[in-house]
Amino acid sequence: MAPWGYEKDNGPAHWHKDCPIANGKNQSPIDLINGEVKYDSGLKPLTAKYVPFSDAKFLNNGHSVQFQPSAGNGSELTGGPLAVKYNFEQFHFHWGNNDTEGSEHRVDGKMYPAELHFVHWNSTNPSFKDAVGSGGPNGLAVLGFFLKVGAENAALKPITDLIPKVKDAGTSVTVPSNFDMQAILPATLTDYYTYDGSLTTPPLAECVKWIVFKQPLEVSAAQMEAFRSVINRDGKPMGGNYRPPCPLHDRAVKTSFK
Ligand SMILES: Cc1ccc(O)c(S)c1
Ligand SMILES: [Zn+2]
Repeated sequence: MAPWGYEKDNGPAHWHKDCPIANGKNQSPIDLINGEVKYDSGLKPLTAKYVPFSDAKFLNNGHSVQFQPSAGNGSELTGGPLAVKYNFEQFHFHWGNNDTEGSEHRVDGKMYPAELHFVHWNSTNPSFKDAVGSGGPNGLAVLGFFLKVGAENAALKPITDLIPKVKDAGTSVTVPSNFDMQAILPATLTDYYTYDGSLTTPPLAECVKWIVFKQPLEVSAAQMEAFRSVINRDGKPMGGNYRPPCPLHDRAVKTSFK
């Protein structure tokens, strides 16, 4: 099979051929249906502590644009539904070619123009790769933030300003060491959906504790347009790099809010 992508000949409908788990019972993303979620008063506050990275790249890997430090630096996620500390690994984006599509998760069927994923791995494993292969839904913890068009996002501006430098697949650029990743997050990480799921790209491993925030982040129209200028590994606009929702099967979606 041609390398996986989001085109007609290599998109989500084809992924099961190389990754049979694509048809598993714990796949992501899902449609978050408010009438079917359940408030869980036992969900603790989430704490993300991100230390500025001295050596990080912003890259185009052919299917997303991604902030990738060269090594861990103590940036970590704890609390919420998580039983242990998770180490920060990378963040990346999924987006559409217009404002009516682009997010992976949906809320009552509504898609946002984009979705930002902060990926963390369970620190009881020796590495990210081991965490992905560790089996069960506690290998990774991914924070999902919807993006909607509105005011310019000053915290994301150092990243969106780099997008023109990684227009083509396989390109990367060094991120200035004063980039403050913590500033991207809302002051308090409250009001989220959480459920057991998978990576939304091959290998689609069912190793993810998903934490999707109810409140979208805002980015300007110009920042959204920057994403839409990125080219994928097939030489086409990368917009549309989102997987459609998967069946919930017998999973429960819990919320930290009523
Ligand atoms: C580890 C990882 C890689 C790519 C993704 O889209 C997600 S959601 C997670
Ligand atoms: Zn993702």
